Amino acid sequence: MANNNKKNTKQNTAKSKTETKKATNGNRIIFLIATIFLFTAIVLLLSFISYFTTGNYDQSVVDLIGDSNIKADNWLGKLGAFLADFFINDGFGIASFLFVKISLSISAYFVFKFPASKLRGIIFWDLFAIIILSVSLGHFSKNHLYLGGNVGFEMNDYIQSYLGNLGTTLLIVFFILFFLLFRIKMSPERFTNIVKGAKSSLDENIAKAEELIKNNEVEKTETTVAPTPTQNTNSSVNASFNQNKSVESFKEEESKSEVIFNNQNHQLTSDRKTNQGPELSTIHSIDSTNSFDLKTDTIPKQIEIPLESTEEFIIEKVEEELTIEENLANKLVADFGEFDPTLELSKFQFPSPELLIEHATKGITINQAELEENKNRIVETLNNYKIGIAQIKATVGPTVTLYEIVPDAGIRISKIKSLEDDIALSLAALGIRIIAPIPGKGTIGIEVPNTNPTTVSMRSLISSPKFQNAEMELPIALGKTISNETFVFDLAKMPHLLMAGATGQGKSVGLNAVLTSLLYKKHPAEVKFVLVDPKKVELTLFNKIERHYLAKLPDTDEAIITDNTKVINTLNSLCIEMDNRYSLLKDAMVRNIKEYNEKFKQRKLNPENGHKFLPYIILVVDEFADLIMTAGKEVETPIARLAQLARAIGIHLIIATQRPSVNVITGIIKANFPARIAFRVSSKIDSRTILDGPGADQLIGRGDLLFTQGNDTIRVQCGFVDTPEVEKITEFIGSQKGYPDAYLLPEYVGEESGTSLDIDIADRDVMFREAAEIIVTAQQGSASLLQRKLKLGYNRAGRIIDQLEAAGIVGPFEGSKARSVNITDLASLDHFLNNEKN
Ligand SMILES: Nc1ncnc2c1ncn2[C@@H]1O[C@H](COP(=O)(O)OP(=O)(O)OP(=O)(O)O)[C@@H](O)[C@H]1O
Repeated sequence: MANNNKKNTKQNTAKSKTETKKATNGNRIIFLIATIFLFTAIVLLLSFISYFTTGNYDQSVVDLIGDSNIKADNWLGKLGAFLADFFINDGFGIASFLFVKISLSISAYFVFKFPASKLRGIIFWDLFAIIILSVSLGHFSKNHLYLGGNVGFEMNDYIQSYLGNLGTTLLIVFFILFFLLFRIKMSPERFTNIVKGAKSSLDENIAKAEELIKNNEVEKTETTVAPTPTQNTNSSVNASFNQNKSVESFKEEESKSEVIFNNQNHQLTSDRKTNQGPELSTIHSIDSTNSFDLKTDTIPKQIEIPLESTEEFIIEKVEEELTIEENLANKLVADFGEFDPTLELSKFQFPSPELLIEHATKGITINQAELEENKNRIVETLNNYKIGIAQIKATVGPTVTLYEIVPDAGIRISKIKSLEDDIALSLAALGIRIIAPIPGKGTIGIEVPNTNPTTVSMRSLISSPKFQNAEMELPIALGKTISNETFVFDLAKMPHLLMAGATGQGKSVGLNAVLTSLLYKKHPAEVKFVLVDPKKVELTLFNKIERHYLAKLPDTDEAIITDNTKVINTLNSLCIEMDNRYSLLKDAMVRNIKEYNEKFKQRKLNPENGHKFLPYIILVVDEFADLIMTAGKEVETPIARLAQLARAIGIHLIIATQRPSVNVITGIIKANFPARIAFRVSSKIDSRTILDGPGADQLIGRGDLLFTQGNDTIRVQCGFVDTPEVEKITEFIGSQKGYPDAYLLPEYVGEESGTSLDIDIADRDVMFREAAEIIVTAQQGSASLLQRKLKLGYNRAGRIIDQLEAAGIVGPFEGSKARSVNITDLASLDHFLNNEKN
């Protein structure tokens, strides 16, 4: 055992001895190679330097190099003469000195063992510099061949034959620039930094020197004497290391620092690392460097490098980091500009006001006699009731004139208010409205219709500065107020609109005025309409702008909805759109559509994550009462949902109805429609339903309306836009390039499309047979047919259709088309139903 151990130890010792021997041999070889390269460098350097004094004489020697009798003047004899001639004369001119540097670098590589990649870099850039230098010297100094050498001269000649003199100059300049940028890493900032650095260092030196002279101290004498390299470095290091490092340890670090500094790609060349005796200026610059580089003080090697005042010391300004998203968004905006939603229809032209007709050629006509007469009557009537008037003022509007009365002191307003009917009677005029008091004025207003009302043409509203300059999301020019001012409001702020009025009082014209206003102000990319028109004739003209401004359900032919059954699907689809939009807003961390679109335009939202520019959607229902009668809750629920929630995501509702009864305008709808427009209604009760107060029953019709948005009620004469005018506008827009299709709303799979019905015969509606007969006779499977013929509600008719489908009498739901009928005549139906029973 002991023997074995001894044997092993012997073997190990022998092994380690051989390894040490090998390592020592390897080191020797490396040292030898390093020395060879060092000597090569020295030989080259001496022969090159000597060439400049002896070169001329040695010209002939080079050719007769084999002749031992001939001696060369070069310091290194014939070898020197040959090398110098080969490199400088025949080769690259003075650029050949860089071969010395290459040789030295290789030698240093073996001694200091820095990475091979670094050596490759040095050799590559030095060879690059040799070629550029020799070619440029050959180009710029043709008389002194030794500057560029033969190679430089020939290469220059060759390039010139292709590029000419100027071309060659440019090429050389380009390569020099290339070298400066990529090797020296020269940049405009660096250049200024060098200049600044040099200047500040110079200033510092001068200041210090002046101080020293002044003080005339021993220090001065010490510093002016150039110390030895080690001493110098020591003194500087002592300053920066609190004198706790020995000279040896510093030396060690110094040698390391040379390599590391290079690795870090600092711009210090090797010759800077040599410890030339620094003078006063050097010491100062070291100090200043240390104090500047405080954060990197933990790495002492950085401090050790003696910097001369002329050194390139780069101070890079670190820019504030931006967040990635913003960075990218800013870059995208810088590259492509803000997102423009109108780009797809960039050539879209807005209709011009000329398409509209000026209905009233002159403005309001003031009938002095009429005004005088009305005033007298008012004063007389009030006097009859012992109400004295201190002042009376008339404001003439397009359809009514407002008489503002300031009653005598001590008269109770309620007294005047109670005389409303009497005053109306004595004035013998329809549509008198008493406003007591006028909010914010403290006067009493009596509105008396003009005998000759002026039509407010839509054209005057559209071309009014108030509308044209309106900075609103959805500006609407509704009409003119009593003081003849254009009345413009922002639908986005309302946020929904309820319109009511008896038949023939101007609702449809009002709707057209609203739609026209938006067509004049909003690009097709910004707003979309969903039009519901059960009367089928009021909004048909807007069909022409389907591909520009309308939105519809997928797989439907007509964008304008005339069938009440489809309204339910559309409303539910709008609810889905609303939910989708809310999740987009949530993703984008914004609160409303305006902020969302703003963010999208600034390219801060990625379309790849489902984000898109969201147009406003305006749902217009022309005959809401009809809808409620036929569909009831099924319509009311989504309408209420939309009304409650849709404001933030840009879905706005405009609902018009003839019958403003409470079962149509229910509490939930009223609560969500603070903005209301009341045309003339037939009773005070209707007026209360719409406005929560009287007034609408006293209007004179033909577009005379009351607008309320909470507290204030404003009387407005609605702008008149005739059917031919709407036709012209829609034609103008429709004739322009549009989108490939209408704006598609999300698909809604309604109950009606549920086909897998398995209804028991016993559960069938009592009117099932009757309904089947109607359907077979008409050969048309539609619920509305049953509603009409059997006077059923929509829900019951729908249920019967489902039962007919389950029985196999009608086919499945087919979108906008009526269902197919599978039984051709009544006899077959009879047969079919009898068979079923058996
Ligand atoms: N702003 C207006 N200025 C002048 N005349 C108007 C105005 N609005 C409506 N009229 C007149 O009243 C008529 C009826 O208007 P409109 O068709 O808008 O009524 P409506 O309330 O929609 O009726 P219905 O409910 O039966 O459709 C128009 O043909 C027009 O002559």
